[in-house]
Amino acid sequence: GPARLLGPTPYLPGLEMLWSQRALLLWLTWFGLQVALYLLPARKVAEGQELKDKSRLHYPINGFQALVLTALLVGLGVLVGLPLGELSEMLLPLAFVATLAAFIFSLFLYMKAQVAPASALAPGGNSGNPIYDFFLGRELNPRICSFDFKYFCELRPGLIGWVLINLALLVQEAELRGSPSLAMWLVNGFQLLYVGDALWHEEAVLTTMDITHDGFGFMLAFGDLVWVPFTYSLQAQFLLYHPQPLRLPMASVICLINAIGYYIFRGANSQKDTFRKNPSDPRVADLETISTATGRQLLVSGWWGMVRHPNYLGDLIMALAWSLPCGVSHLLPYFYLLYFTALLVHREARDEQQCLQKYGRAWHEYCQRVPYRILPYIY
Ligand SMILES: NC(=O)C1=CN([C@@H]2O[C@H](COP(=O)(O)OP(=O)(O)OC[C@H]3O[C@@H](n4cnc5c(N)ncnc54)[C@H](OP(=O)(O)O)[C@@H]3O)[C@@H](O)[C@H]2O)C=CC1
Ligand SMILES: CC(C)CCC[C@@H](C)[C@H]1CC=C2C3=C(CC[C@@]21C)[C@@]1(C)CC[C@H](O)C[C@@H]1CC3
Repeated sequence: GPARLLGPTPYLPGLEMLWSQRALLLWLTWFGLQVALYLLPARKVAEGQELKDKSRLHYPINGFQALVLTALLVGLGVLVGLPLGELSEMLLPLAFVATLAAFIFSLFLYMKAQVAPASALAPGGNSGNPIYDFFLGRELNPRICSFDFKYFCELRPGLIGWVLINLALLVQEAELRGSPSLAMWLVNGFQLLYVGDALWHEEAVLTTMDITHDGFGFMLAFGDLVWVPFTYSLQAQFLLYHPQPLRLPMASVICLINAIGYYIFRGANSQKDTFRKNPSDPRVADLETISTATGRQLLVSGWWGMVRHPNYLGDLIMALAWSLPCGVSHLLPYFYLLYFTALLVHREARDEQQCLQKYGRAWHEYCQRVPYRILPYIY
């Protein structure tokens, strides 16, 4: 039937539709495969930020390699008759299994934190209230030997799972309608670019607050393992059941919007990464900066002189481009854009607080020089 927002839901799936042994096996195979790919030799081993006890952890940089090997394995599987399209019919039981796994995994992490040294605990998530601490996560970098649970979960099973679900939806659409629609190609292409880019620049995740500040608890485990693959693929899920006519001129405009978003997102993230690694790198050496009491400097020209979070702006423009191929008949494909706006506004406020603590007066000066947070002249 046509997509509609108002009116009663046609039916609600019964509990029996949540559980499937096949989904459990499939999810465990998927998770096991990503663990195996993580353990393969890496092209580089990166150092994380300095910890409370002045030590630094090491992280394998082989996420992009995991994406390519997964693509090869899935491609081989399809060649020998793996019914990839059927995955699209198992999303509900798969999401249920992933939720159970995230819950059990977080219980394990909570218990593991009981025996962790105080220096290994996160700044939040150690209030003494078990529900709050279980949710936020007690340990900053829970590990067994060199296997880092948070770093692994951030970028692999969920992000690669997201593009695999998208691909399964594309294959299913081709089986149903003879060929994938232009809208489905665009959504798959844009989101593959985003995930490929995140894995190519995997090292950048080591400086995000998720890794350096937040504990690993149910919120992040659920976010990484369930929320990302099953809700970030909503646009492709929508397109399978509600095909949208999309003509070439409109498709070109949407591609241009995605390209502009990506240009800002990548330009801003790379400019900051380059500057943080080596401020005298010729690509950033001419940019204007503010000195801070910590010895680190803040950029006040280039992308970071336009707004205080140009990378979020680029990310939001891309989010819009991912929704537009789905037309404007329904709100569901715009869910990601709305949720992501809320997430980034909240994330920006948290980052602002941390930067104020770190940089004090210099941060005030930056805010005066660059008054807008995400959207020039508006916010
Ligand atoms: N799709 C999704 O679900 C999500 C995507 N993202 C994306 O991930 C990317 C990374 O975001 P996030 O981890 O939030 O943080 P950022 O990459 O924006 O990093 C913020 C840090 O950058 C440094 N910084 C801020 N201003 C300046 C400046 N003017 N000059 C130099 N350094 C500065 C500060 O750290 P310091 O000074 O210590 O270096 C600050 O704490 C973004 O593109 C975001 O959109 C993030 C979350 C979810
Ligand atoms: C808890 C929430 C409900 C869900 C949070 C999910 C996030 C942890 C991940 C979703 C997409 C991500 C990306 C990155 C890290 C993990 C999260 C935040 C990067 C920021 C890593 C650095 C790259 O330069 C960009 C990545 C974009 C996607």
